[in-house]
Amino acid sequence: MRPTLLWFKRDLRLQDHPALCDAARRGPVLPLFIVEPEAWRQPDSARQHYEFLTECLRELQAELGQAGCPLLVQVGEACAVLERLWQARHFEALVSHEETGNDWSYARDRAVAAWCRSRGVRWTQHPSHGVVRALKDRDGWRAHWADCMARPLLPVPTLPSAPWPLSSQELPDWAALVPERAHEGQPPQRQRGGRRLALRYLQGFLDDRAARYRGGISSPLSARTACSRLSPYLAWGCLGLREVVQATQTRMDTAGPGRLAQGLRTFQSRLAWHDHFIQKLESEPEQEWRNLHRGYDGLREHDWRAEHFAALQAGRTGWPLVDACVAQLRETGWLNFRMRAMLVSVAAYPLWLHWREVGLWLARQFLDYEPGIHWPQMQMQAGTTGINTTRVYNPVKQAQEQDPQGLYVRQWLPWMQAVPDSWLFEPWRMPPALRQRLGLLGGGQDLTLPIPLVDLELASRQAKARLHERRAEPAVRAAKAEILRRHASRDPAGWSARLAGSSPGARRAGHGPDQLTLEL
Ligand SMILES: Cc1cc2nc3c(=O)[nH]c(=O)nc-3n(C[C@H](O)[C@H](O)[C@H](O)COP(=O)(O)OP(=O)(O)OC[C@H]3O[C@@H](n4cnc5c(N)ncnc54)[C@H](O)[C@@H]3O)c2cc1C
Repeated sequence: MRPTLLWFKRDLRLQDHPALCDAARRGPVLPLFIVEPEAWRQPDSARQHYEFLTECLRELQAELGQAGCPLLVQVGEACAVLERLWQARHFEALVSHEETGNDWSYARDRAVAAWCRSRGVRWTQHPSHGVVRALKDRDGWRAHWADCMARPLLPVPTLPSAPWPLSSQELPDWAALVPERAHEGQPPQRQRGGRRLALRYLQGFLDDRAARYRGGISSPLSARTACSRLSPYLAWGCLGLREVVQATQTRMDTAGPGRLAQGLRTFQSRLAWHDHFIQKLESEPEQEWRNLHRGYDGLREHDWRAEHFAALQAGRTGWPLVDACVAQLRETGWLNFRMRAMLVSVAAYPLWLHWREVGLWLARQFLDYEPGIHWPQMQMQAGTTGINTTRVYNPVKQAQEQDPQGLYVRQWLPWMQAVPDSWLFEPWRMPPALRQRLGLLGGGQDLTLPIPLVDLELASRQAKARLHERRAEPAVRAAKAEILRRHASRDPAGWSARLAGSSPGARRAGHGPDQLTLEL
């Protein structure tokens, strides 16, 4: 009997894995992972992603080895690898999940589909949870997603193996894989990969940290421990979304009233956003590189300010909270939602930078880079979706609210340690003589206080005015309806709240995933 090839992509687990169960039902299984050098040359990929992936793969290799069905690792271009395998042994079918990836991976998948057709191999792709391929509009999507989350988890199947005439290749190290980027670093404190750690994060969160979720997720001081920190594990599929949703539901059933239960409810509503956003990119993959609402074309494209971008990337915009966030990202590869939104808002409004370049840079900084969440979020925060409220975060006000004593900025920025409390939020306003006395003038990059390149209030006001001018154009207003039809949630106030079983009061407070004013 010919074996079935199970192609692992961003679904690195054996539990609740529809494609794996499907392959196992058909007979002997050949599990495959392809390390594609070209994927790692893309401008949204980074060494930290690859290192995290290899950690996940090593665990998966061990698990599959124990199950008697070893993982075959191959390095190369996907069609060339499939052809090599085909020549070594004809397989019956190819099975995988549906990947909502970047422009490159969509093109790769089209090439693989063509290869399959040329060889008469049937390729079955299973939906990734609630995300629907070729969806025309959002009618009924919410109910479909809820049904999908309620389905029983699939157990790890017995895996009848098929011996390969080829041996598995070693996972290449980064320098060998992408020699031109051999010296790229990675955040020293980034999370490590693998399902074992993912389960530890999940358990620790459900048992304890969730009690700090509500109220703890907005400030960068508390968010690192108050948030679940599951995002990189969800991005690589070490954990399936359904198992996290159901584990949370089970914990909610026994949590009783109080902070833990409230935290779990809020968390559950956030989980609903995962697929809601990925669905946006799946439905319109072009939003990775062009405005979702074409009426905003030309707004920022021809106005690139290289010195603004350089200051942002270097973490030297002069606004302490912004620069501290960049420093934390460099060290840990993670930031909480509110600070991500603020970073993009600062880039898109006062610094007037187009979201695409900023998005590529942030994709490399975020360990949890998930194209389907990242690009729709980038556009939403930059105001180019046409369907979301313009939300311009003022980094000085954010600092006053989220880090009133300056603990966070002083933790991450050496120059802020010398700044007296009275100048904490606007240190650039200190007279030069005082800066000199404090050693903040000409003390080298680490100690010299950066001065903002633009006047925050004025630049933000001008940016909003430019955006609103576009928004008011009749053609731009008219085009909004079609975007709403394709991408907006049909039940903004209630869907995630209903999933979370929250109180009517909480439901009233919720604004739905499209209006991210919701920071409970
Ligand atoms: C500009 C921008 C880019 C982003 N890029 C990514 C990305 O590449 N990958 C990514 O996973 N998240 C991204 N997010 C969403 C969010 O910031 C992260 O999911 C969250 O900070 C991850 O930490 P956590 O797992 O501890 O979150 P928790 O608050 O514990 O949430 C649990 C899970 O719910 C989902 N979730 C939470 N918030 C959101 C949200 N706003 N939108 C969609 N799903 C959400 C995620 O899967 C997350 O892992 C982005 C947000 C912004 C503003």
